Amino acid sequence: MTPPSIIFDLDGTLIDSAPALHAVATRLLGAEGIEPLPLATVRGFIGNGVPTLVSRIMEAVGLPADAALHRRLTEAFEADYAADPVALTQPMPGAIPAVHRLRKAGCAIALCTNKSEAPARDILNSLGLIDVFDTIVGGDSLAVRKPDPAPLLLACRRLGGGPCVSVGDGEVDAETARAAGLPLLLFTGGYRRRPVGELFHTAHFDDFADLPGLVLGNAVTLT
Ligand SMILES: O=C(O)COP(=O)(O)O
Ligand SMILES: [Mg+2]
Repeated sequence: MTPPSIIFDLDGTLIDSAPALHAVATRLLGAEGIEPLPLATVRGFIGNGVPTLVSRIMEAVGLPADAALHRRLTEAFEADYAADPVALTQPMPGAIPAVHRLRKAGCAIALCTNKSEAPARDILNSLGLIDVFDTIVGGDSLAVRKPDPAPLLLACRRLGGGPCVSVGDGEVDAETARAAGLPLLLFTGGYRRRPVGELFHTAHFDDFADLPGLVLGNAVTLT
């Protein structure tokens, strides 16, 4: 039997990047003379990529939804974050050994994140995972991002189109997997805002030690 291919989300799934993104948000707001938002608030804004994160931050601090201002703040956010995406970022407990175990079992592995490809690559590199991933689809790799199914479907095709399963932590991953017709193994320790029962998922786990077993039983081949 072909070992299933696995497509991982990054933020809130393999890594806790909320402190890093919060630090960038704090610097961005500070440069505008605005008080920082709490970490938990910024954490709840993660998942749809930086442009949406910046929109949510602007709304939360009462800035007008002005397109030019949004563009300027998004560019400033991306530049600040790209300068050192590794700082203040930790792997989720048990995530790295689980990825290595799946690789040793013969699984092809992809990353499908709404984070831009360059910082995503830097982070995988810093975690010693860059050679374990066969392909990376980032938020800037296509004209659309998750929850559009296109990035997930592209990752699945790049892994050879055999039995595939996605692994993610939140609303965006749930919508994406459902739209793509792929299973989702939901990690419950990430940045999800709604209760597990309200999100589309095939199975859920709070301990990465359980992931390899779930992968084997739940992969699906797209037709
Ligand atoms: O950059 C984000 O907002 C989220 O990235 P993710 O798709 O890896 O969760
Ligand atoms: Mg995520």
